[in-house]
Amino acid sequence: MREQAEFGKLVIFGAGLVGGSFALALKAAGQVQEVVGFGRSLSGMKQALEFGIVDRVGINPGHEIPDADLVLIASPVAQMPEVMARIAPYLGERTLVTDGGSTKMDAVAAAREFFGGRIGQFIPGHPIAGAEHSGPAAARADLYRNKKVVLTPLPENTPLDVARIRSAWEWCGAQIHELSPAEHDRIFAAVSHLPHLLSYALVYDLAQREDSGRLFAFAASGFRDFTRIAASHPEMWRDICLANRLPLLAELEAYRRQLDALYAALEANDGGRLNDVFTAARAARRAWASEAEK
Ligand SMILES: NC(=O)c1ccc[n+]([C@@H]2O[C@H](COP(=O)([O-])OP(=O)(O)OC[C@H]3O[C@@H](n4cnc5c(N)ncnc54)[C@H](O)[C@@H]3O)[C@@H](O)[C@H]2O)c1
Ligand SMILES: O=C(O)C(=O)C[C@]1(C(=O)O)C=C[C@@H](O)C=C1
Repeated sequence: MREQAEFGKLVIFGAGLVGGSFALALKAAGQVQEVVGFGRSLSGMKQALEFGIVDRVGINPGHEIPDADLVLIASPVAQMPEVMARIAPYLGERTLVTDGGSTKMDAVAAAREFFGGRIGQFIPGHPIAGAEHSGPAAARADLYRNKKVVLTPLPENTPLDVARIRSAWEWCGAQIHELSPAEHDRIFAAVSHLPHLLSYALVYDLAQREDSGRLFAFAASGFRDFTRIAASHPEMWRDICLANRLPLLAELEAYRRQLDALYAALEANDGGRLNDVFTAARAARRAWASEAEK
């Protein structure tokens, strides 16, 4: 066990599920001396204090950023430009900034705009762990244990600075991967953003119907599994969908083609085709699940 914490001062913008869990994990590992939190609501920051996520609530970035070792931006992605604009004038020589946002091209574009010549101090990240719950009450020290974190380093980042951000996530128990921002956004449009959109669409459609009460009364575990993520934070998902609009539209188009093909097979009473699709999908899902459980 190291005698000294790897990070002195951590400043988090957004002490909810993602930011709160990061702070709790680094605290549990003894790798941070002090956590200062900035948030949007007083009630949220009070909760973050109560749950021991932050030691202090920040008021003025000009006072808190210059001597911070690490800043994590863990707000909804559409808030990131505003947060970056607030902290940019105060970045210290050794302050590193990272984020936990689900989309990366937009975060990098905003960071380039606001950090300018200091862009090298921003190392973009995305923990691939989460839940349908949000806010400080949802934060858990073990959220990232054995989960992936994707970093999308920039050409301006030094290997040493990237290593420090890797190390922070490793202290949280995560396994680190690297992708380019564009590849990141293409992949997560397919495996995260599309499933959320579909889940919201199904629940919304059923909820609008006159007999929705009766439908929901009989919904069971299949419905539960398909729709858990439709209980996720609407603002967060609105922002993600808009930030990753083009890759998501491409995935939606591919999915629509698949639905059309299944519609045609059903209309034509083509059980063979349905069977082929279901068999291939089951094999792929089972292979993925056994790999994911390793
Ligand atoms: N929920 C997930 O499963 C998940 C997983 C990985 C990444 N993410 C990403 O992490 C980020 C945070 O998501 P979350 O699930 O922790 O949401 P959350 O709602 O639990 O927490 C977000 C926090 O940000 C605060 N906030 C909003 N605007 C702010 C601003 N301008 N300045 C400072 N704080 C502000 C909110 O008050 C809230 O406490 C999002 O960008 C999301 O895309 C979420
Ligand atoms: O477990 C959940 O509820 C999630 O939605 C987590 C999940 C995902 O797997 O799609 C959601 C968004 C993130 O950016 C990363 C992870």
